[in-house]
Amino acid sequence: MSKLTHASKKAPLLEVNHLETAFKIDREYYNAVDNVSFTVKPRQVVGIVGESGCGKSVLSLSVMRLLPKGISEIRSGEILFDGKDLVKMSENEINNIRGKDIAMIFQEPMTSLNPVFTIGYQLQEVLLNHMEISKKEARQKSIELLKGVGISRPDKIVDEYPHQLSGGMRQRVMIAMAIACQPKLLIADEPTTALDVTVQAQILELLKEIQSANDMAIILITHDLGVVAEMCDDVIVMYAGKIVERTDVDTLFYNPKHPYTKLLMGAIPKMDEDREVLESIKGIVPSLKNMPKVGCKFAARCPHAMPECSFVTPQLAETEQGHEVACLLYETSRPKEGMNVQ
Ligand SMILES: Nc1ncnc2c1ncn2[C@@H]1O[C@H](COP(=O)(O)OP(=O)(O)OP(=O)(O)O)[C@@H](O)[C@H]1O
Repeated sequence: MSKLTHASKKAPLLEVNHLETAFKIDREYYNAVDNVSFTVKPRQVVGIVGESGCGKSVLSLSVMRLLPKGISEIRSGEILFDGKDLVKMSENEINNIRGKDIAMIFQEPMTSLNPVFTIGYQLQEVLLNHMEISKKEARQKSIELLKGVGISRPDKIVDEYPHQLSGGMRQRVMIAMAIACQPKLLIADEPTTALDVTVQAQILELLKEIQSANDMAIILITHDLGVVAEMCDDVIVMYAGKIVERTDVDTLFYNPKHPYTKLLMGAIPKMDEDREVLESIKGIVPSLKNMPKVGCKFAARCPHAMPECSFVTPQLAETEQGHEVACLLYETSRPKEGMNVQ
């Protein structure tokens, strides 16, 4: 049975419906996340991929309700977690969920760990915030958590400061903090990008072990399709704030449909290729202010663009069961010119 079929029997843990998150620039709102809908089921690992500036981080910060205040806001849509809308929750309510039921790890642990407190203090803070336990118990549990994420001599490390640890160890500490209260959902934003290749593999392995031992769902944000292949059940491909393709991981790799996804695939380094000569996608993701208001946002960079792509906005629709694509090439009522996309 495919992972997708297995997971699809469960009710969603997270259901994002028509989410729009905008930044205010010169008194106008510009959507960085534009009408995005998706679900994450319990224990499912969903990858979100796309180039820099596609809206992956803004989407995850929206779910965590950690958007920069004053300049950005959720303009519409719902984020249902266990059936409750996170968008409508008060700061108090969301604080009770954040760190307990939903946790997040970031690319660079040094920005999330406080340099002036010991590792143990920071772990205990998380535990004491959400659990009815004594300080002594929290310290003991912190040591166990550090041991659980593969840190040797945890009883010593617990009294050290973040700068005393290597990058890989700091990321392990971040993971320990994130899973301290056994969250149902972990959002991992580029968790291995800042690490060297060997440590990357160890951290991914650790995340996989924890995911299965704790029955936790993961949203894994990455621009690395190798990481997606390794970790994910389902994949969401984002471009310029929109989902352009969504399917299970095997289908994405064996039968990608959207021209953007195909180009992303082409940008994966192969073992025998020199990174320098890799063909990357020409052009850049438009900035929020320069985003086309109508038509396909990828049209300007798309090798298969048709004249109507610049004025007809493609809708995300199922082309085959469990495979959704937003591209006019696949809209059945549209002309099929250019359909032989390779
Ligand atoms: N603080 C901010 N102020 C204004 N615009 C922002 C801010 N943060 C993000 N944006 C814009 O929102 C859009 C989405 O950015 P986001 O960081 O979510 O992209 P991303 O896909 O996560 O990229 P990366 O992989 O580089 O983190 C981009 O156009 C970006 O410039």
